[in-house]
Amino acid sequence: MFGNKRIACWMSEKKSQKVKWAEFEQVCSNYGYELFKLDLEKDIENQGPFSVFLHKLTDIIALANQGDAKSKNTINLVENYISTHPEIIVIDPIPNVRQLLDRYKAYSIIHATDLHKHGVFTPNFCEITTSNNQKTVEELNAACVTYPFICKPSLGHGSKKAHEMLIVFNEGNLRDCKPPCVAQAFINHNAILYKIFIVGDQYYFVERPSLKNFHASDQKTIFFDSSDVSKADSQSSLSVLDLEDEQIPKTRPDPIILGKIACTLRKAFKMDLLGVDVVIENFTGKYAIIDVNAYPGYDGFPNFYHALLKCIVDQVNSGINTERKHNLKVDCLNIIKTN
Ligand SMILES: Nc1ncnc2c1ncn2[C@@H]1O[C@H](COP(=O)(O)OP(=O)(O)OP(=O)(O)O)[C@@H](O)[C@H]1O
Ligand SMILES: O=P(O)(O)O[C@H]1[C@H](OP(=O)(O)O)[C@@H](OP(=O)(O)O)[C@@H](O)[C@@H](O)[C@@H]1OP(=O)(O)O
Ligand SMILES: [Mg+2]
Repeated sequence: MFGNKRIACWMSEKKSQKVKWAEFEQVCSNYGYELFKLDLEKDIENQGPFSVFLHKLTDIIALANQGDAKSKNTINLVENYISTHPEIIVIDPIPNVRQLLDRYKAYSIIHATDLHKHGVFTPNFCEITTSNNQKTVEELNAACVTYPFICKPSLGHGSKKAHEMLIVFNEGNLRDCKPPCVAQAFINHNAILYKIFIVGDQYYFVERPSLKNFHASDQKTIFFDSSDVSKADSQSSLSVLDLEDEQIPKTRPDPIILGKIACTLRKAFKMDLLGVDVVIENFTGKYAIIDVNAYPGYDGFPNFYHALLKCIVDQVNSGINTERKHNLKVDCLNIIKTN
C-alpha cells in the first residue's frame, strides 16, 4: 500500500513515551507514509527498505563519544546503512547532530552568524579545561566572561549529567567548576525565557519560566539541574524574582527577530529539528541565545505531527540531498511562518 513510502523512526524510550503514536501514525498515513519504529538491536537491512529516517540519536552518539562500545557499534551500523543507501532522507544528518552535542562548538557556530546585526548575541563564553584556577582566570578574562557566569557541562545531551549546572558568583569559588565545561556569562532577563521550536521552514515559540536576576557577589555557588527550571510546569525557587525586580518592565518578543534567529540557526546548523532558547536582556532589550537543542520536546507546538510531515515531504520533494538544500539561499522571512 505504501510502497517505499516508509518512515523509520528511532528515539530513546523516555522520548518515545511522550509520543502519541496512534495520532502520529495516522498523520503519516494521511500523507501516504507508513511509520514504523526501527529496532537498532536487529539487522537494519531486514527492516528496510525505507525512504526516511527520523531519529533522536543524541544519547547514543554521546555515549559512543565517551567510549561506550555498544553505542559505538550501534552508531557505526546506522552510519554504514545510511552510506550504502544515500537516497534515504535523514532527519537530521548525524554529523550535523554531532556538532550540537558540544556546547562550546554550538556557541561558536552561533557566534559566527550575522545575527549580531539584528541585536542578537550569544553571551560571552569559554571552555574550562583544567582545575588550575589561575589558568581558568586567564581563559575567562580573555573571553570577557564576567561574574556571575553559568557553568555548563561541555556535553550538552545524552545523560543526566549534561544538565547539571552551576552559577558561579566570584573567583573564590572557581574550584566548583568541574571540567570539561563551558562558562557562559549570566544574562539578567527577569526569569522569562522563549523557546523557539523549529520544524523545517516552520517555527513556533512559547514562553517558559527561567532563572531570576543575579549579580556578582561573595555568595556561594548555586548548583541546579536545568531540567527543573524551564519546563512548561517548572516551579523552581530560583525563578522567583527579588522584590525590587518585579518593577522591571517586560519586553514582548518580536516575532520577526525570533523568525530571523530560527532561519539563521537552521542554516548554520544544517538541521530541520531544532529548539533554541532565547532570553531578552533587561534594559538593553537585546536577544541572547543561551542554548540550542536537537529534536526538542515541542511541548505546545500546535499540530506538531502535521508540521513534521510537511517538513519530511518538503525534503523528499526537493529531490536534492540535505547538504545542498541547506546551502541554498533563502529569504528568511518568506520561509518562516509566524505563530
Ligand atoms: N547565559 C545564561 N544567562 C541566564 N540564564 C541562563 C543562561 N544559560 C542558561 N540559563 C538558564 O538556565 C536554564 C538551563 O540552561 P540550558 O538551556 O543551557 O540547559 P540545558 O541543560 O541545555 O537545557 P535543555 O536541554 O533542557 O534546554 C535555562 O533554561 C535558563 O533558565
Ligand atoms: O523533556 P522534553 O520533552 O520537554 O524535551 C527535552 C528533551 O528531552 P527529550 O529528548 O526526552 O524530548 C531534551 O533532550 P536531551 O537533552 O535530554 O537529549 C532537550 O532537548 C530539552 O531541551 C527538551 O526540552 P524543551 O527544550 O523541549 O523544553
Ligand atoms: Mg535549554
